[in-house]
Amino acid sequence: MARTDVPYGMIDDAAIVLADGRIEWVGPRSALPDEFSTGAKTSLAGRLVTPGLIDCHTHIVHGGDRAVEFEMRLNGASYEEVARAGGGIVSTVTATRAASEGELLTMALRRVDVLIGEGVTAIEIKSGYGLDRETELRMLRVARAVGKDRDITVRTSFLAAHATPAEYKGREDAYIDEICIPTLRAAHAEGLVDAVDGFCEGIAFSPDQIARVFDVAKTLGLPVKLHAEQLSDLGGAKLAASYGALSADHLEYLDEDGVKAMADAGTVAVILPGAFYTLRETQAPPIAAFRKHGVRMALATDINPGSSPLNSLLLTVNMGCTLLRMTPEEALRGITCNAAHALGLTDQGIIESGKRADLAVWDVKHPAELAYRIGYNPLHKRIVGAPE
Ligand SMILES: O=C(O)CC[C@@H]1NC(=O)NC1=O
Ligand SMILES: [Fe+3]
Repeated sequence: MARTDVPYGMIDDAAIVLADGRIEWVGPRSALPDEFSTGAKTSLAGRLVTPGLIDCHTHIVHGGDRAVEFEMRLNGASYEEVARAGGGIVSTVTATRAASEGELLTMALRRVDVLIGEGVTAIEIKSGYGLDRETELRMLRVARAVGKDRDITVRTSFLAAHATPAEYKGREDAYIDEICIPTLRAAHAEGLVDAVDGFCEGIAFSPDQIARVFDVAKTLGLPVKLHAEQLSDLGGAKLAASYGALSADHLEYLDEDGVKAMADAGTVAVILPGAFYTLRETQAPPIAAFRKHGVRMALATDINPGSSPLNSLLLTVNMGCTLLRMTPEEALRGITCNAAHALGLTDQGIIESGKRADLAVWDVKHPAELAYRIGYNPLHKRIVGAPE
C-alpha cells in the first residue's frame, strides 16, 4: 500500500515471505527469489492481503454506557436536559471512576475482540474519562494491559484535557494546573504515555489551555495530537500543527488555512465519521482540501460511549466513503499506512520488507469491497507477527 503510482499500491499474484515476525520479501510471485523457494508455503488462493488494520483513535476503555441518554434525546430531550439529568461525559466519568482495573479491562477486551475479529492488529487507546489522577492512571494501565492480554499493538494517548470534572466546574485553569499536568508527569514517569491529546472546543478547553499541556508534553519528549474543529473553529488544528502534532482529529469545521498548516507540519487528518453520524452533524470535514494540499487522511472508529459508540472499523470505512465522500482507496490507506503515521508507528501499516508481519487476508475480489459492504466482515485470516 506504500506505492501511489498504482491503485491501492496493489501487486497482482503476489508472494509475501514472512520470517521471525517480519516481512522478509514481497513482490510478484513470478519474481520470488530462489533463496525463498524452499520455505514452507501457504496458498491464499488469490485472496486479497492488506496490512493489518489500525484503529488510530479510540476511547475503548470506559465504564458504563449512555443508552438512556440516547433514548432521552430521541424522545426529544435537549442536550441541556440530558446534562441536567447527569448525562454526557460526566456520566461516563462517574461510571469509570467507580470501575476497578479488572472491570475496565473486561469491558474493554470485549470491544477490542470485535475489532480483532475485523483484522485489526493495532489500536490507539486514550484516557480521558477519569479526570482525576488515580482514574486517569488506572485507565492507562488498563490500556497497557490490553496490549499484554491480546496480540495487538497498543499506543496510548493521555487525554485528561478531555473535559473539566464537576469538582472543578468553572475552574478550568485550576484543573489543568492541579490535576491534568501533574497527572501527565506521573503517567509519563510510569511509562504509560505514548502521546498527549486534548479536546480543543468551546465546551472543553481553549487553545491557550491546550498549549500549556502541550508545552509540558514537549518537555517530556512526548508527541501530541488533538481533537480539533469538531464543533467550531478555534484554530486547534493550527495549534497542533505548530507543535508538529502526529494528528488533528475530527476537523469538521477546519478552514483551508488550517489544512495548509497541517500540510506544512505533516500532521495527519484523522476523520471520525462515527461522531459525525451519531451527532447528525451536517458540516463535513474538508476532504477535498486535504487532497489538494496533500494532507494524509486516516479513518478511525473514535469508539466512545457518547458521540461515537461505533465498534466496527469496517463500518467506519463505509461511512468515510458514503457519508464523507472519501474514495475506497483513501479509506483503506486511512486504516493502514496513514493510521500508522497518525500513531508514529514506523514498523507497520504497509506490506513492505522489514515491517512487522501484521496482515489481514480477505475473502474479496477487489479492495473496494472492504468499503462498499455495510455491516459485513469478509475477513479470512488475521496474521500477527509469526505466521502459523
Ligand atoms: O461523549 C463523550 O463521551 C465523548 C465525546 C467525544 N470526546 C471528544 O473529545 N469529542 C467527542 O465527540
Ligand atoms: Fe475522540
